[in-house]
Amino acid sequence: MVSPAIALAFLPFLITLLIRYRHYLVLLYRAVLLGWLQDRLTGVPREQRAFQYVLTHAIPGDPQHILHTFDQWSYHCEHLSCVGPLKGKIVEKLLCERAPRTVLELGTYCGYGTVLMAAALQPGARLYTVEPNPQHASVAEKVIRLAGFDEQTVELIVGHSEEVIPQLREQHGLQSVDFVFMDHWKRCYLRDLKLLEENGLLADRATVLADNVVFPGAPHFLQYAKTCGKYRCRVHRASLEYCRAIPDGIAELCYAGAR
Ligand SMILES: C[S@@+](CC[C@H](N)C(=O)[O-])C[C@H]1O[C@@H](n2cnc3c(N)ncnc32)[C@H](O)[C@@H]1O
Ligand SMILES: [Mg+2]
Repeated sequence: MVSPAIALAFLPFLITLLIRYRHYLVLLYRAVLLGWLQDRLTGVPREQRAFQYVLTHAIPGDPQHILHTFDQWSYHCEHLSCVGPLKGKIVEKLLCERAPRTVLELGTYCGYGTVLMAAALQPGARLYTVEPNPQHASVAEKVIRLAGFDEQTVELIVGHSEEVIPQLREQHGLQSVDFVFMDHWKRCYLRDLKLLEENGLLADRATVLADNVVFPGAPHFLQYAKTCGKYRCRVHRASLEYCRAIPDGIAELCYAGAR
């Protein structure tokens, strides 16, 4: 048993911790606990709940309105780990500047980032997006088609990035990629960057963006990008999707070619 005197001595320390990390606690509640509870209560997975909301509130064929409807859901109902509007603007701006012919997204989730990038593509450009979770992929497929993008513009590949990347050339006819958006599990960023290099898939001066390099963070990936000599690297500071109080950022790598 902890004596009341010891408990009292720890109280100020505990209160300081709670105050300092309150935004992370709110995130834990909104992103994990609330979703888990709603999953149990409704028997419907959260991505499906979000899609039902989008289906009933968004204008079909209007990508911006579909993104805005996802944002409404995420701000006011349940947290989704889409790239979100703030970091989305960074992705959109860089994509418009580079005008890539081929884009690869790792981690489709509900298709938010896919729709955001597909809407900014030049005519004739193509986007490949990779998602291993069949339930997420099924929601994303519906969202992408609801936004009005056909299979010529957006190809959704169901599989793990580590299996899909080595097959991109032979099975999907992708010779090289001009623009990559990494937004899957952070521990896979470095492995998949090296896989793209080894398979000769990065075009000269290709842009590689990596989300969440500040929170939750991808230190090994950043360390490699900054020190291997193959990339110019900078981090665009922003905040975590749908949580303005938690700092986050997107890394932008410019590939200088194989050495
Ligand atoms: C943060 S979400 C992606 C958000 C999406 N890019 C957006 O902006 O809407 C991460 C997704 O990566 C997927 N994922 C996990 N491991 C993966 C892998 N090895 N390859 C591709 N996707 C993966 C997860 O299933 C999840 O749907
Ligand atoms: Mg992300």
